[in-house]
Amino acid sequence: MRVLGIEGTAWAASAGLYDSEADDVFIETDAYLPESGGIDPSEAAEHMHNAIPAVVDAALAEAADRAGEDEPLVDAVAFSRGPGLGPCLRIVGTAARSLAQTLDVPLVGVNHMVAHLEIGRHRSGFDSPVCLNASGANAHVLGFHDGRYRVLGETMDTGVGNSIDKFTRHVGWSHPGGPKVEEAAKDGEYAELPYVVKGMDFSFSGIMSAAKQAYDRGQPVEDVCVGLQETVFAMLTEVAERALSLTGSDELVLGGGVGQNERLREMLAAMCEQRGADFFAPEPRFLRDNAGMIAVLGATMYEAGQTIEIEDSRIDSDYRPDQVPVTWREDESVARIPTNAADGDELRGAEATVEIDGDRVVKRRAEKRYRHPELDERLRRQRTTLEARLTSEARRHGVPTPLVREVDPREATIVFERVGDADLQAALTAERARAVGRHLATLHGAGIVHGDPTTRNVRVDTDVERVYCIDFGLGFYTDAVEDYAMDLHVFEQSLDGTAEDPAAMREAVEAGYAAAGDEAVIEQLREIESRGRYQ
Ligand SMILES: C[C@@H](O)[C@H](NC(=O)OP(=O)(O)OC[C@H]1O[C@@H](n2cnc3c(N)ncnc32)[C@H](O)[C@@H]1O)C(=O)O
Ligand SMILES: Nc1ncnc2c1ncn2[C@@H]1O[C@H](COP(=O)(O)OP(=O)(O)OP(=O)(O)O)[C@@H](O)[C@H]1O
Ligand SMILES: [Fe+2]
Repeated sequence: MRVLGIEGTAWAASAGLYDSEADDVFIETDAYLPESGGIDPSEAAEHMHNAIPAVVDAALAEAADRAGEDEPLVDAVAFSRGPGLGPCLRIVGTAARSLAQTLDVPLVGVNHMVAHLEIGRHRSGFDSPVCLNASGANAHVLGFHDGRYRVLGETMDTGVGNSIDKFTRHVGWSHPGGPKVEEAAKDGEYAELPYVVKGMDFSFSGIMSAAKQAYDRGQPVEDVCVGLQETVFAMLTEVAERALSLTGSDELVLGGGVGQNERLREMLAAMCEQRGADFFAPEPRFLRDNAGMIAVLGATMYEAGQTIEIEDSRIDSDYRPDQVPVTWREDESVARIPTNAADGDELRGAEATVEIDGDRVVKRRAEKRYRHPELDERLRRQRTTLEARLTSEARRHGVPTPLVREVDPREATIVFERVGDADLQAALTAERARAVGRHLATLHGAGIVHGDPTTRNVRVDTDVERVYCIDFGLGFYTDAVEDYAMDLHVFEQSLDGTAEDPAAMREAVEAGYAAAGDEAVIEQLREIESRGRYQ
């Protein structure tokens, strides 16, 4: 089978050909490089208009070389339907429709972000990996659950590449900035910047403002570049590790243009090595935007019968990966139900190892080799101190938590009372989800944010029906409604990624919250969910 793919969501006017028998991918790309500033949507669209015909011709010529006599040139035409810049997507959509009609073959509408993920799965041969997409306009971790690629965590503001590109524009470097930051960082020293992770979500705007200010104050630009890479990539690596821990998966693939960065790949590889997971990053030509990945996913979707009629093929500039029904995969889930640990067991979370010792558990935040030593030391110390303090304070406000027996911030170790007989993930019911809602409302009422409420960070005592909150390491004090709503959002995302009936569970959490907390927080949650994140 041969499938022709067309990509043109932003900067890459690209056509590709996937030959499934040879498992060979041909890619022809004509890149748009803005003369000054960042990507301008109308200039980019003009580039698409001018460049798409020639790259498509190159892919067709390749198809003609490969097609036998009396064979059709290709079996299907696939194109990026979104997300991306509307004016660019429309040009590519029109080109793809007319080509499919001329060749009289079916049309396949591909989600560009799912294509970034599937090319990694295809090239690695991994079965059910977690995927980190680190691209220009996006940044998210995806896991397969219940027939869809679920967004386990994502940027709450701009995409990772665009954030870096904004910094480089500020210092007067030309687009794209990512490779320039990578080059400059080779000669710099680590500079401290804010580190912002909320469960598996994260944001870049605070870091970027701090980086610009540091530069404006006269800090050497190469040092700021080291700080940026060390901070931003450690955040991405940390959320990828959290996703592995939450889902129980031991395979990670990388996608997106920022994945070309060697330091990011080194960190992800080190993280996976330390936790005994397998890591795969496709070659650079498959990481940056390219039509090869569109053709490969197009072929998979075509085989699964997921083609579209011309009249249904309009583009969608906000197309989210979890909108795509994944009919080409067995309905298995990446989430594995954890079993309860026995005495003497050592559990590995994302951040720490937890040793079960009779009625005590010893939690140790081991050194993370992927992180810069200064950042690593700072995070482990801060989080240990905060976790001990917030765990105790939450209990004083009436939220069940384990007793804290000993704390050693220098060794990043806490000894807790052992609580519950199951993680919520293995014992989820609507009643228990409601209890989590109530607990979060009580915490917020006391000005405390949990920071990482997931189905693995709640323990259940099934004998006496008691629901405990654990793992306050990302917690903090605040009176901001936005932070309270983010807490609920993080918990609901973990339900979407792992629960059998997420909708009912979400409802239960919100009912529990509404009974004990502030309605304004639920309203803010709706606002967070409706935010367009592709900027
Ligand atoms: C929707 C679609 O249009 C969009 N595409 C996109 O963002 O292009 P992509 O090729 O995946 O990524 C481009 C970004 O990748 C960054 N980049 C390229 N090489 C880099 C490097 N060595 N280090 C860091 N960033 C790098 C660039 O600075 C730029 O921001 C997306 O996938 O989000
Ligand atoms: N006090 C406790 N009583 C019983 N079990 C516990 C306790 N603390 C932790 N555990 C078990 O250990 C697991 C990991 O603990 P914890 O979440 O604190 O570590 P972590 O490394 O921060 O994990 P992650 O970052 O992946 O959420 C929990 O999911 C739970 O099963
Ligand atoms: Fe992309």
